[in-house]
Amino acid sequence: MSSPILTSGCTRIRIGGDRPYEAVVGHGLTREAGETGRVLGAEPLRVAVVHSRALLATARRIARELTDEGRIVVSLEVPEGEAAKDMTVVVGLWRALADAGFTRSDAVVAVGGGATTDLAGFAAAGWLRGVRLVLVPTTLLGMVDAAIGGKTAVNLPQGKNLVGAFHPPAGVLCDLDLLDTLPPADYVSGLAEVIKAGFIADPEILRLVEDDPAGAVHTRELVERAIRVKAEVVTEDFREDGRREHLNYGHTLGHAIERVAGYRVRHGEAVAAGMVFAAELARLDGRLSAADTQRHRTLLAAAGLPTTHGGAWAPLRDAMGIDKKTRGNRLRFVVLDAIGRPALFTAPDEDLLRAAYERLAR
Ligand SMILES: NC(=O)c1ccc[n+]([C@@H]2O[C@H](COP(=O)([O-])OP(=O)(O)OC[C@H]3O[C@@H](n4cnc5c(N)ncnc54)[C@H](O)[C@@H]3O)[C@@H](O)[C@H]2O)c1
Ligand SMILES: O=C(O)C(=O)C[C@@H](O)[C@H](O)[C@H](O)COP(=O)(O)O
Ligand SMILES: [Zn+2]
Repeated sequence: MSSPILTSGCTRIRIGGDRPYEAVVGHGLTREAGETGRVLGAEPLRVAVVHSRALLATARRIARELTDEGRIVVSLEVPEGEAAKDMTVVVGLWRALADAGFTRSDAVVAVGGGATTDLAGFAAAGWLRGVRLVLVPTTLLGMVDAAIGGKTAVNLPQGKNLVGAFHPPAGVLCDLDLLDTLPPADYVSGLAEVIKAGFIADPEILRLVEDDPAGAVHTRELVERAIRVKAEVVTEDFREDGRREHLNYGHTLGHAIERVAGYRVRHGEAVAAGMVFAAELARLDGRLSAADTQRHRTLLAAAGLPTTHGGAWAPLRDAMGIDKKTRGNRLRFVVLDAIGRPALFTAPDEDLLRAAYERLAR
């Protein structure tokens, strides 16, 4: 898992598989002339830059650079945040690509947070059954998780990310300077996925967050460590036939919280509550120590993330039934046997689930 620091100051992390690519981490990457074009490659003539209003300036800069390279650039503005992850928005993008004559050798560049990259990635996966995709994540969460690994998706009222595709990008540019304008609450939300990577695979991340709960001092190291955790997992199990499920730690309840809230809650906040729930479940099942369960609460709270969740249990229990890890009627939860030792807990007793939720609701 070595990743050399290059003379330009960037770190390149390789994500393996059938179509290997790099996540480049550094400062000023989107201002460096030619960087997006280099990742795109020479072939794409037409490029769709997909972005929301909040990222207009960055998207324009990238579009200008690609135009200067002689490409035909179409800028496609999509709704802000989770509202973009809707099938009607995908169809709008496909119609725009059709109108602009996009062929199989053309490409999509997504500039935005995880919602934008999930949406644009799905549009790229479906257009002509798959065109080249470059991701420029602009949130902490996007850099450490959403832009890595090739999962793309949109939501349905019935559940989170229910429609999607595995479609790896050709490359990922993580320009740390873009985090300067990110609203603090969205930054904190991203810390939840960083902490998740710590719990399932890299305890050093937990020590770094304990030392600097705002994630302001060790930002770059946290980003690189979390990317490496994900890169290693998805390189081994791209299509989630096994180990990749561990990346879903905290997500079974987390996605249910998002759905019940009509997707008006930040993903990382829901996942944080979901991780506390999973830790309580593991503790009640005799797997995880009381100290490690408490460490979840202390660490997440220090980072500014929720460690409790109120509201009725029944709708959340219903929503969990459609989780992608469910097999038949059997729910499957990612739990920890110890920090850094994730496992699958299949069909927990209903009383145990409710007891874990009651501890979360306190
Ligand atoms: N594909 C995956 O593997 C994967 C992994 C984790 C999460 N996700 C998905 O990612 C989504 C959450 O992503 P997110 O946390 O990035 O949220 P987001 O994409 O909704 O962005 C959060 C907010 O920040 C704004 N924003 C983004 N970058 C900005 C910047 N640099 N400056 C100012 N404002 C900026 C956005 O406009 C939005 O309002 C969820 O839909 C989640 O399901 C996907
Ligand atoms: O990449 C993965 O695999 C993950 O599980 C990462 C999660 O953080 C992410 O939220 C993912 O989109 C959830 O996957 P889903 O298959 O449950 O929708
Ligand atoms: Zn997630």
